[in-house]
Amino acid sequence: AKDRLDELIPEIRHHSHQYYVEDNPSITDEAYDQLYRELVTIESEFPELIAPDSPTQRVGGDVLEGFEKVAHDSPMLSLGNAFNKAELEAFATRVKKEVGDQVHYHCELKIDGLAVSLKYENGRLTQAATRGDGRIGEDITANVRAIRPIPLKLKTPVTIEARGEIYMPKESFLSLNQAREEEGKNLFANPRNAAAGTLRNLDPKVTARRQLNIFLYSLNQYEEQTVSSQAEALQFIDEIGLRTNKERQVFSEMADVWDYIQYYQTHRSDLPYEIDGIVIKVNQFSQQEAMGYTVKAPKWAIAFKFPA
Ligand SMILES: COc1nc2nc(N)nc(N)c2nc1C
Repeated sequence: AKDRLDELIPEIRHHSHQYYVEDNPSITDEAYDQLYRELVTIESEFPELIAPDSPTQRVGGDVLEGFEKVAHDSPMLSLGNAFNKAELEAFATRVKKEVGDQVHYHCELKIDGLAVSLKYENGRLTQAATRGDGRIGEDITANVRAIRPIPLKLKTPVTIEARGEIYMPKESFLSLNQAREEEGKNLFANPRNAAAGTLRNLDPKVTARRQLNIFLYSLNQYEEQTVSSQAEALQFIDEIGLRTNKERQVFSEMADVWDYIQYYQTHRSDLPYEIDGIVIKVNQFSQQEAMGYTVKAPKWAIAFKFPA
């Protein structure tokens, strides 16, 4: 039985990674369900073999009394905003003044969700927390374990903290509100509120039923010192098995950044999730360090906000 588990669990993890993290299924749903049922059967016959990070251990049984408080190792910051082209140009001027003309901008979609911190020790998920007030958040590990695009075990046994955005896809939001309407319950105003309400629910079975998803955009440290830019950082985050947003691009000219912003302002309704803007970051870590932070936000990044 142990031998079979030792090949079955990695196989199920691989297919789950392809389906939930890469959005690129490697087997049919039926074939996956068959593997999963075999795992459940073996674990029910040999419960002593059940590992805490087994794919079957995502949804805890009991309802929580409340959420523990968590102090973040480093503050979860916010972003300075720009609402028009002039304010974006002003950001570029500040950047050039600080680090000179040789600068590249890493552009990312700003997902309209909830900021979260994920901690992995030796590749295993040990803690998930909300941003809270930036210093103190809430421990939502039980709920996060029920979000299938978030791996319980990474591809490599790294010890890191990853930060990103948990969100509810538009389709999940629409069908959730449809179900609530049929049940005579109040509706969620938007996908962000639906995601927040789901993460605040004390019963992980509720989270498991609602298809939340996630995009990670930073780590607190990178084991391979080959990571010296945001572009390389996201590549590393992909390689360890965490989900990142693929619409990212690097530009050297602000004119191209502006085109990128205009493109997504025009096409945001075609995306399967809601965005509220674009985040523009100085790409090189050495230049980020040279610019530093205000009390609240990095000086080397700006959020260009779309009109609501
Ligand atoms: C570096 O700090 C940040 N980076 C971010 N990146 C993206 N894509 N989206 C965010 N919401 C975000 N927020 C913060 C504080």
